[in-house]
Amino acid sequence: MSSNDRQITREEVEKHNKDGDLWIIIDAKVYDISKFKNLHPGGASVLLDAEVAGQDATEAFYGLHRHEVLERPQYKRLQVGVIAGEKSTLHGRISGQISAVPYAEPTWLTEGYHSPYFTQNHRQFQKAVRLFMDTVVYPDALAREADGKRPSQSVIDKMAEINMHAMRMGPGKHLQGRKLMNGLVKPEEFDYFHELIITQEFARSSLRGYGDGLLGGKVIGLPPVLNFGTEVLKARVVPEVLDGKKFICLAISEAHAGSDVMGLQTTAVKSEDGKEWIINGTKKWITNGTFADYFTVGCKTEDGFTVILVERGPGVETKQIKTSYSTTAGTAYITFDDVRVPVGNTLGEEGGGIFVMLSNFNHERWVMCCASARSQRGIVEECLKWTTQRKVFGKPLHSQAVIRSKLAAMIARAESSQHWLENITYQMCNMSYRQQASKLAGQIAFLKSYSTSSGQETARDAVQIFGGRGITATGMGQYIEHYHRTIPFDALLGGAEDVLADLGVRQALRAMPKNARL
Ligand code: HEM
Repeated sequence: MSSNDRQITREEVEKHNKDGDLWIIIDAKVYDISKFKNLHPGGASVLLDAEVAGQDATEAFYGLHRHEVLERPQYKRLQVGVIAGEKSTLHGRISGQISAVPYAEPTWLTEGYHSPYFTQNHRQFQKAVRLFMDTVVYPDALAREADGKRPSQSVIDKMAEINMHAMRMGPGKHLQGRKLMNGLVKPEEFDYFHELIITQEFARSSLRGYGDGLLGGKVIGLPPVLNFGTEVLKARVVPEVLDGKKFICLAISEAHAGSDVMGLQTTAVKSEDGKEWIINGTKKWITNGTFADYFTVGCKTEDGFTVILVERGPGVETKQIKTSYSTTAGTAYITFDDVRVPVGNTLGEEGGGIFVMLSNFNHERWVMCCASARSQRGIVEECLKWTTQRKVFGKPLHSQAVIRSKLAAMIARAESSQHWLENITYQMCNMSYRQQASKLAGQIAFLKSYSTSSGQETARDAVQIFGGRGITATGMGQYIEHYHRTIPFDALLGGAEDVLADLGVRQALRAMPKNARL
């Protein structure tokens, strides 16, 4: 029998109730905190309180700490036994498992609910992806958010082994001949719901800066190469990017212009022999730019706006921008000084850059909708747990009507975002790329605008519910603080909320029948 299994009675624990000989019970486990008392981040006095020393401190503990505190090796060691005849029942997040907290999962993953969209294969796939994210990605996300370094190459390599980088680019030819998720799904059967699962599980198990750091740049920067690069260029660039050996980012926005792509000032002019582009200019807020090997760059050219693939080399400099999320994302300011690039690196037509960008936007924004719907649901789960375990005036926090009203609004927002998203995803599975461009640009723009504004309202409500903990980077409210600090990114990327909502309305007005009258 290990010291952790030692059977101890409650009467025995009560005897250890003083400074120098101090035990407590948390969830039927007995901890010897005699020495730890002086190291306790919450101070020694709270542990010597008569209601804590030698007593069952379960409720007091869970009102102030996340469960994961007890799982840290340095604290696990404090356990000296269990209460005889009793069993621990409380748990935090369990790797790979579905949460039983209401609304913590979309309905298709909730017991007793049905879905017209998800097949048995999607369900098996989700299980495998969740386990992978929880066990491989999540620990690295926590560590890298803390030290600000870029995601570990070991995680990128493990993702490559199951072809996760390729799957994150969505369905298509690039999956051919690849073994996806150890053979769980055939390349030709991989659809947008599989991709939705990856993005949502990623959003659930990751943290915002890290999430972008884990090759968010590739998700938006590689499609122009896949869709508009020459065969020679693709053969050279795509495999090493999809295998996680080289990194790519999308470099469009500048200090001078963002949503207004025609206002960009980076120029590309042809060399005298016409064989090369010579690029000059700057780019700002470029995700993964600090470590990218390739840059999908929007340039002003003689014929208008052209997208060109630039490789890191002479004349390319990148430096880190400090944003309100972690440096893990590698957000960069980039300067191009007389950078020479073969004309074969042009993506799409010269002067046809707007078409290249626009065709990228729908998918990119849809990916953001997947992430936004899932991450706000995670906040719902945090709030439901907190308002249940936190006691105020002797009752759970949710006994206050104002708190329940906030919960109601955040649940409704998370549910509506997800259900709209599933419908759009179903349309994507059944429309050609061209049909998607004409029929879904407005829908996706609306959903992106709606779900990120929902997320911002949910972030604000969650901070109110968590109080000071909602603005504290460690402890009970750590995910709320993180979400509240980083949600503005979601609301900006892929087009600011107002711009997108307006795009949706303009698309609708264009489709108005000429003869419709009140
Ligand atoms: C094995 C038992 C315990 C361990 C390992 C432990 C560990 C910790 C840790 C790591 C923190 C810092 C949390 C953070 O990152 O914000 C903390 C804070 C705190 N702990 Fe404990 N603790 C234990 C038991 C208790 C008990 C029984 C009480 C009783 C009231 C208590 C009261 C506090 C308080 C008041 C804080 C400050 C909370 C805050 O700033 O919001 N702890 N504890």
